Amino acid sequence: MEHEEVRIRRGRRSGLTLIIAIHSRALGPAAGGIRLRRYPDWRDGLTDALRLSEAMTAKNAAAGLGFGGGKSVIALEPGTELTPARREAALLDLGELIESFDGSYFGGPDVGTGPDDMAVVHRETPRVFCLPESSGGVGSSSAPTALGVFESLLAGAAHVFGSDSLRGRTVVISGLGSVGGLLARQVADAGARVVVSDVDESKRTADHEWVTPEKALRTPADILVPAAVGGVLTPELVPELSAPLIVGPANNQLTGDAVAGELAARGIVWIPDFVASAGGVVYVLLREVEGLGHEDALDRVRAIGVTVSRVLDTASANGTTPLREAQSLVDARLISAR
Ligand SMILES: NC(=O)c1ccc[n+]([C@@H]2O[C@H](COP(=O)([O-])OP(=O)(O)OC[C@H]3O[C@@H](n4cnc5c(N)ncnc54)[C@H](O)[C@@H]3O)[C@@H](O)[C@H]2O)c1
Repeated sequence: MEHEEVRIRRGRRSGLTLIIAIHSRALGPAAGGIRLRRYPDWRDGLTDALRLSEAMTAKNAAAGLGFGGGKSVIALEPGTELTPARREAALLDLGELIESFDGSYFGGPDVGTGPDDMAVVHRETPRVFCLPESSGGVGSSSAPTALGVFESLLAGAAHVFGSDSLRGRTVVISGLGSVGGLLARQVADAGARVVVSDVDESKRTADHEWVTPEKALRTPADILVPAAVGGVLTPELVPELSAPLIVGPANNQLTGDAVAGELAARGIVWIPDFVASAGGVVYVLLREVEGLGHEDALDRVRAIGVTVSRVLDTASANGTTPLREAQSLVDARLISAR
């Protein structure tokens, strides 16, 4: 196991399986979200926690943060009913487990949880970020995440097209959720033609062109933005992609690292998701844990664009992939911390 520590506990109030995986604390306390979702078996939740905590090490290191990688999972097995009371009990149980790490792990929202849930966790531990504004936190991380992706997109456009102007470019956004919705507005305001897609038809409005989720990733475009779920860039899809630039917030977009090489071989520039999607975690950790002001934290989010430019330029100069260069950046930070 590459991870430093994993704690698995049955919640004393909720009876649910709670998992906290700490991948690395080399750069500082581990930080990563609290996922609450259904799994066929709690061991699948453990697999998720191991994979996601490792990805958080990479995300936090690439962003230059003094935090390591960790992740919490509250695993709901088939047949488990989640009443509001049991949900609250599970969040309190998780808060207690976070507190047992004595400040070496901070949790925040992830799939299945949000700022209001963090206020519940906060009743058991102060080691939680993204609290609602009414509780003294910064609330949702979607806006800084979207800003970091937007800066990455501009850096990618400058690299691929020789200009970061989006005027006249076609941008396809797959997933019109809290981050995708903000990005759609930002790229439209920057002059792009925006085509959007979502499995939820209620997201369809007159604001943007619409394409079905099946067609979205193959739609002719200059820039493709995966903003829904992970695992969308498969070896089978690579030959059918048309956009020369892919950048988006969805975590773990590639089904395997080899896909990065296949994309590069087709001349497609893929910006690693753990670099592009770090804006939210950068902003909330700097604001709520390190006490930076709003503008200073936003500057650090905008700096993601500088990192992306460096990664893309180095990959071009070395004839490697952006994934390889971003991983080298992470490795260098972790080695220098030893
Ligand atoms: N919110 C953040 O701060 C943040 C930070 C880092 C990474 N991310 C990642 O970015 C992605 C988007 O985050 P979000 O907060 O906007 O999530 P969200 O849940 O608000 O939105 C996701 C949207 O994708 C849609 N969707 C689901 N499956 C789809 C499919 N197959 N095709 C098209 N649409 C589909 C959903 O209906 C929803 O509208 C997620 O993968 C998330 O893990 C988010």
